[in-house]
Amino acid sequence: MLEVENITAFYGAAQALFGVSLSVAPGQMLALLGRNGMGKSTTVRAICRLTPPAGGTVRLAGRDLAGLPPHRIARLGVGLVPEGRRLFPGLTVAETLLATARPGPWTPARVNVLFPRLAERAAQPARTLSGGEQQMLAIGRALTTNPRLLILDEATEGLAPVIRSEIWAAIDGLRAEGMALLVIDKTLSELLPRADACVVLERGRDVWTGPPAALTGALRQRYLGV
Ligand SMILES: Nc1ncnc2c1ncn2[C@@H]1O[C@H](COP(=O)(O)OP(=O)(O)OP(=O)(O)O)[C@@H](O)[C@H]1O
Repeated sequence: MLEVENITAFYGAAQALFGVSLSVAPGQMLALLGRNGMGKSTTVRAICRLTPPAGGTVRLAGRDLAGLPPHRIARLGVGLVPEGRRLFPGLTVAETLLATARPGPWTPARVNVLFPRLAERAAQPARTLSGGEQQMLAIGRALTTNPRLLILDEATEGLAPVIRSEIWAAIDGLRAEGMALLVIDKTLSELLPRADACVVLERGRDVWTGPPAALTGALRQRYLGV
């Protein structure tokens, strides 16, 4: 589904990625791991070409994404739930879900079934929602684009346990339907049991790739500090 080969990326003159490779198969959940500042969000931004890679290749279902603007990548089937949600504060829940909607199984009505809290707040501006509800809206907005690959960057950060479990349950449902997922999440105890594979980043490089069960003991301490 997604194949990233040896990408590099810069912020101005500062290099943030020095060669990152990863792949996500259809129906697979890949956990992208690493301590703070190691390049996880930049990798996601490079895949979506919000921070276009300076080198390397990104392919979606075999198609090279080089040169495409971010909105074209979204239309090709990459749904992004960005760190910090990035909602339009003045748009209502209903308007947000319609703004990016494209034909497919994920209609705004289906998002409202997935997250009933959103249905109850359809007419409320996004800025009046709780943090958890805003996160559900960010996921819903990505789903109404009907992606083939959904990328979640810290989708449960700072949320209460009951809301986190609602969000994980929704992610589990997507996974069960065969959606490809690339997930960044600091709560490893919730992420790792769900992941099919892990890629660990260290200072802008992928330094370890393997199944979550193999990421134990000294490896875990070394790369993740836990
Ligand atoms: N907008 C930016 N301008 C300049 N440098 C940036 C910018 N965003 C990130 N960086 C730098 O790029 C590197 C990778 O950051 P990135 O946000 O990708 O890491 P991360 O692994 O997602 O970290 P975190 O878990 O803290 O979100 C860091 O050195 C960071 O300081």
